[in-house]
Amino acid sequence: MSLNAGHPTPKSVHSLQVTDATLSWRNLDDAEERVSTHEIVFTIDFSTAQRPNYIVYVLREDADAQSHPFHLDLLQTDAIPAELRHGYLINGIPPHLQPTPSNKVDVIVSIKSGTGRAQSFWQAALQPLLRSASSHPVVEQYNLVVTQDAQSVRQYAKTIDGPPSAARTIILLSGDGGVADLLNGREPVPDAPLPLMALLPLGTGNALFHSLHKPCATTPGPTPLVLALRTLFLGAAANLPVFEAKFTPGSHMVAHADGSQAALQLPHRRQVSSLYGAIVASHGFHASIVYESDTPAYRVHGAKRFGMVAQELLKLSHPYKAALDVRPPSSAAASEGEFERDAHETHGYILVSMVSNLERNFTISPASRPLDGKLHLVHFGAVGGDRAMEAMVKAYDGGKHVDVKWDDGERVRYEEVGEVRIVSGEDDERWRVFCVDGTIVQVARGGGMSVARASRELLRVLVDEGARA
Ligand SMILES: Nc1ncnc2c1ncn2[C@@H]1O[C@H](COP(=O)(O)OP(=O)(O)OP(=O)(O)O)[C@@H](O)[C@H]1O
Repeated sequence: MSLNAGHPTPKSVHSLQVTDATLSWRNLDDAEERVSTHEIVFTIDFSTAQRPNYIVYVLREDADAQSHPFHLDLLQTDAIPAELRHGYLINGIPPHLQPTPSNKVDVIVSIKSGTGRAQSFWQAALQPLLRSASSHPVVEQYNLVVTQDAQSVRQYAKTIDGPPSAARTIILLSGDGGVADLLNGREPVPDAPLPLMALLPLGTGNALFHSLHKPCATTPGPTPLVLALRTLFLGAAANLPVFEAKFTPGSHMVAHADGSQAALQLPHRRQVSSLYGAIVASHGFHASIVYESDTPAYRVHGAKRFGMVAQELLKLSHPYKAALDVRPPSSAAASEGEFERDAHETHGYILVSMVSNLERNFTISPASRPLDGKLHLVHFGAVGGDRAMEAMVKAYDGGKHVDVKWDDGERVRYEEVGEVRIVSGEDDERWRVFCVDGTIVQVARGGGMSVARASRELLRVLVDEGARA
């Protein structure tokens, strides 16, 4: 795909002013228009010695407009107010977004992520932005991958590590599942440069994006997609910490649980012994929500699908039979003596997190900081639906669930850990599911999962400077 196929035409404007978080300007016919400053992505300075020339990029989003949810305004002007100089003023497209023989740039558009807005975002916002920002001819083409099926990102990931090894930027328009597919679909060559991933949060939870951008997100403030575009152009590269979840023999990945013939026929019961993750590994309530909400019928509800399934599962309030062993973070090696058995024989919630947030407002691990690479355990026993609900509601209140204690001595256990092992004691396969970054693994009877930080790094990620502070 050539990005030089046509530059979007900017609109000539004048008299730009910023007042009370509003940017106003006049069009050529002198009509005034205004937008919130939170909708300004950034300004590119294309000035030459002969002529000042700026383009201000504005992303307008309308979540209710199914067919055209995004619109990118390109405002061309010869003068910008001081507020735009202090904000996000750049001189053109950064090197990591320029395709050259030594730097490949791939764009992955996962069309079924979230509520299916990735394709619109690419066509109406990102593609025109990249075209406009590339003032010089691009010498090679961007590689555009639009997903054809659920395996597309994994198949793409298989192709990226072969020789010759050039630097590579992957612009990922998806949710967390796209990241999981990149981490697990690859066959990395030792010493090959780590690909650089840019996250455009177009999934449902977008846990990794929201956790990495927590220090720079404000309310009111820019939308996640405005933040993401700023990070895409202005962000810094950082190694992405990852964990490895290992599974006992006989474990397999499963697709979704709607029980229909079509679902049963999907070729998704693949054997698995280990998965890399960057977000979360869980068993119990969380894993069951992810598993049972990943049906086409629930997916149309966006992030609400988790809450809908959670209601059903809370009614059942299943006590998950399992042995839980925890190794503290201080013990470097995984020696047997370092593990401590949790006193509970049945559990409600067992979750190991490498990030602070599973959704924008759902703070599962308030002590986690972007890129700190630490694992935190969040656990409670089979405390019943009402108390589980109480804890979950507090997670939406800035992560207050971690202080919850009940009168009978039960509490939410929250601590940094080095490694966690869970062995299921369930007979019914419905309750033997584990979740790694949205991928569901079902273990055999008596099987389980162990989770610890991985010894290697697999990807770099673009982050806001604030995330590295
Ligand atoms: N063209 C397609 N056909 C069928 N399935 C697809 C297609 N494109 C993507 N998918 C699948 O859709 C799912 C999208 O997952 P992703 O994690 O990106 O979004 P999400 O689940 O909505 O968000 P999150 O994980 O952040 O909550 C993946 O399982 C992916 O394999």
